[in-house]
Order: sequence, then structure tokens, then C-alpha cells
Amino acid sequence: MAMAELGLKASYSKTHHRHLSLLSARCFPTKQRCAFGGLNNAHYYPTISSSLAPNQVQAQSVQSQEEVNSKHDDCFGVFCLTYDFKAEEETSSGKKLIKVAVSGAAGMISNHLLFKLASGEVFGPNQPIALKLLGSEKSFQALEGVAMELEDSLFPLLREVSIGIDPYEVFQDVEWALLIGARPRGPGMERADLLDINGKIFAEQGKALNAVASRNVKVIVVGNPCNTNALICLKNAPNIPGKNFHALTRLDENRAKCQLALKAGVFYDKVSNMTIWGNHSTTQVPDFLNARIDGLPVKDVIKDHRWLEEEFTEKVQKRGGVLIEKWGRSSAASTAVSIVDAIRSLTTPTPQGHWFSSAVYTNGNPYGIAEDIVFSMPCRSKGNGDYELVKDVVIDDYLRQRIIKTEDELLAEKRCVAHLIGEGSAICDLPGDTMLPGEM
Ligand SMILES: NC(=O)C1=CN([C@@H]2O[C@H](COP(=O)(O)OP(=O)(O)OC[C@H]3O[C@@H](n4cnc5c(N)ncnc54)[C@H](OP(=O)(O)O)[C@@H]3O)[C@@H](O)[C@H]2O)C=CC1
Ligand SMILES: O=C([O-])CC(=O)C(=O)O
Repeated sequence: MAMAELGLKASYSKTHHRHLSLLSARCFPTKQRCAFGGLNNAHYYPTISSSLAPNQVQAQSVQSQEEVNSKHDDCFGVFCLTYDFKAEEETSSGKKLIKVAVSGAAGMISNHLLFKLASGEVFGPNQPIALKLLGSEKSFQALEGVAMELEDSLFPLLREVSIGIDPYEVFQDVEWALLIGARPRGPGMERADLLDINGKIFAEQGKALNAVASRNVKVIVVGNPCNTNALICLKNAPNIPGKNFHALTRLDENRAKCQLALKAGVFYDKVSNMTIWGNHSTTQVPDFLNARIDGLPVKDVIKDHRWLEEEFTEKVQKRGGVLIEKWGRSSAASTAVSIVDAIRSLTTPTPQGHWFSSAVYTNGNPYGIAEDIVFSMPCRSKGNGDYELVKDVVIDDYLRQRIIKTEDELLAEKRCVAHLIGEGSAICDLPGDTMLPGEM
């Protein structure tokens, strides 16, 4: 996309020293640094300024590498070159820069997701974006590499990349927080240990969001066990509406649609209204009762009901594990795609009669599911970032029985993290077969 199409306002400024010191305060303390992506290269500057009408051009800053290096000892390489845009003037569409935080930014899922976010595929082709990447001391160099690759991609919409290890800095004013970073379960590690280790990460990140993020930040928790991590996160962020927190079950929805399409011999865009109920674990319930193929109930199209009840359900529940066996690592690309789907489902109106799955906070749900947990359910959105639950779904005995099993599992996980959600001491009595989709 050409700069002129975006109506970028760019130019030199006498005030750039003041502006830079503001940046220093925000981006350079401890291990946080800033990169301005895509358009920040000095050699782009003449093109930018000459392509704009004089009244569009305002003074800002471009600096030589030497100039910046002499001012900031902790700045290095491409991150020292700055090309600053006034946030409120960034595109002719008048869209304000959207600030998106991504944790686990040096991990595999992020390696796919960040480039989709930066390209405009997620928030739209006229939406400038700032990416705020959260990593750890250990991954800091890798984060620098990620930021450099983002720069080298020259994405016109990517205006700012910052990297850091302190969530209180990285989450400042963010409107979306995509929480991917979490410790994987290692050999011999009990699920209770995983809940505790990862739970502590999400408790801290919840507190940080509560302190510094936009009051209407939308949070999508991906790091496993994602439902309970999301519960911990929201409980530690009392000033942010519980409704703003999601745990990702969109990958499970997509996997289920794919299996139904395969069995019915149709392309997968014919499969709709696919609810995943419950936990992102092997107790999840892919709901073929309410799903549709080409607008018809699935059971009218797929007559092999035994397959639906037994094979289909298990295939979806264990898809992650089968993939790990083949690939030697867990789904990364398709998870990134499903995060994009999840965001787009919240930012574009859901077509009439359709819905999507997301694990959300149960607080007055119409299905009789226990309150105060994060449970995957059917949702619709007007496209404003918010959602409502779908009321007209049927729950038969088969479905109810399975919903109760996944609900029991989530209630047990909740008891196991009581110490992290302000509910006293933890009592960990997890059902023996509790497993992530990636565990077999
Ligand atoms: N909900 C879903 O549908 C799915 C969820 N997942 C989950 O997503 C998460 C990320 O997967 P993926 O990107 O493939 O994993 P990676 O291992 O590639 O990256 C995860 C990142 O998590 C961070 N991390 C690891 N250990 C710790 C720790 N002890 N404390 C804090 N952060 C840690 C690391 O970042 P750093 O060192 O920078 O902190 C690492 O870069 C996993 O929990 C996985 O189980 C995966 C697929 C589907
Ligand atoms: O268990 C894992 O880490 C992978 C996972 O969630 C999935 O593939 O659905």
C-alpha cells in the first residue's frame, strides 16, 4: 500500500529532542526498547514527504544512527532509527493507532501471528497498528530478532514495535492483549504444577493489565491451560470487565468444522454454527447437534450417528496430540490463524443466524452452566469487540452429560488455583484423565 494512500503525515521537527525523551521514558527503561517499523527507514523519507500535499506535512523527526547512538547507550541497530508520526494524524481514514500486546512473542505461535497483525489482515487495511511484544530475560535476544524481521517486512500499517519483559510497561494503554506465553508441560510435570506455574504468570499479567491497560482492553488467553489461566487473569484485573476476557477455543471450532466437512464431502465453508462447549482440553464438547452443514442439521446430512458420537468427538478432542506426534511440536500456524479468526469475529458483525465459539466468563449464562468459570460457549458479536451468548441452542441428554464432565473439570481446576484468585487455599483434586489437547 502506498504511503500516499494512507495519507501519512510525516516531516521534520524542531521538537524531536523532546519527543525522543518521551520515547525514552516509555520504551527504554530496563530491557524495553522501541522500533518503528516499515516506514522508519531514512531512505523512505523523501518519498513520503514529496507524495503529500504541503498542508498534510508537519514537522517530526528523522535521525542518523550516529546521532541516536550518542544519546542512548542502550539503543542499538535498527531500533535507534526513529521516524515519528503524530498518533492522531496517522491515516486519511482518521483511524487512531491501535495498540496490541502479544506475550510469548518469541514463541512459535507468535512467529505466525505477528506478521498477520502487522499486515492489516486482522484489524483491516486502513488500521495503523503498534505491536508491544512481551518476552522474558531468556528470550530477549530472540525478541530483538522478531522486531528486526517485522521491520524488514516494511509493513505500511506497522508504526511502532516495542519489546520488553515487564508487563507493566508493555501493557501500557493496550486495547488488545493476546496472551500466548506460557510454560509447556515438561516430562513428569503434574498438571497441578503446570496450573500453579502458569497461573502465577497470568495472575501477574492480570494485575498489570488492571493497572495500565485501556479500561476496555480485550484479552485473549492462548497459553495453556487457557480457560483457567483466563479466569486467573480476570480475577486479578477487577477494574476490567470480566466480559472482556476470552480463552481461545477457536482452533477447536475450526478443527471440528474441518472434520465434519471431510465426512460430509463438502468444502468446509459449508459448515457453520459449530459450538465447542467447555474446556480447551480433551473433555471439550464439539456440538454436532446444533451445528449445520449447508444450513441443514448435521445429523440430516451425516447419517452415521455412531461416527458423530464417538469418532468425531474424539478426533477433535485429540487433534492437537496427533499433530504433535506428526510434527514434533504443537500447532502454531493454525493456532495463529484461529486467533485471527477469534479477533475478527469480535470486530466484524456475525452474519444473521450464525455464531462462533469462545471460552468466556460465565456470569448469567442461559445454559445452566456453573457461574464464575471460563467456559466455551456459542457467541455472536455486533462487531464492536463485545459479544452476546446465543440463546436458541438445543441441549439434549448426550450433550448435557458431556457438558457436565467438562464443567466438573473446570471447577476442579478452579479449586486448584484458589490461591491465585483470592479464594483461600488450593485443593487440587483434578480428574485423572485431565489433559490438554496436545497430551495423549
Ligand atoms: N488455546 C489453544 O488453542 C492453543 C494453545 N497453545 C498454547 O500456547 C502456548 C504457546 O505455544 P507456542 O507459541 O507454540 O510455544 P513456544 O514454546 O514456542 O513459546 C511459548 C513462549 O512462552 C514463554 N514461556 C515459556 N516458559 C515460560 C515460563 N516459565 N514463564 C513465562 N513464559 C514462558 C516463552 O517466552 P518467553 O521466554 O519470552 O517468556 C516462549 O517463547 C502454550 O501454552 C501452548 O500450550 C498452543 C496451541 C493451541
Ligand atoms: O496442548 C498443547 O499445547 C497444544 C494445544 O493446546 C492444541 O493443539 O490444541
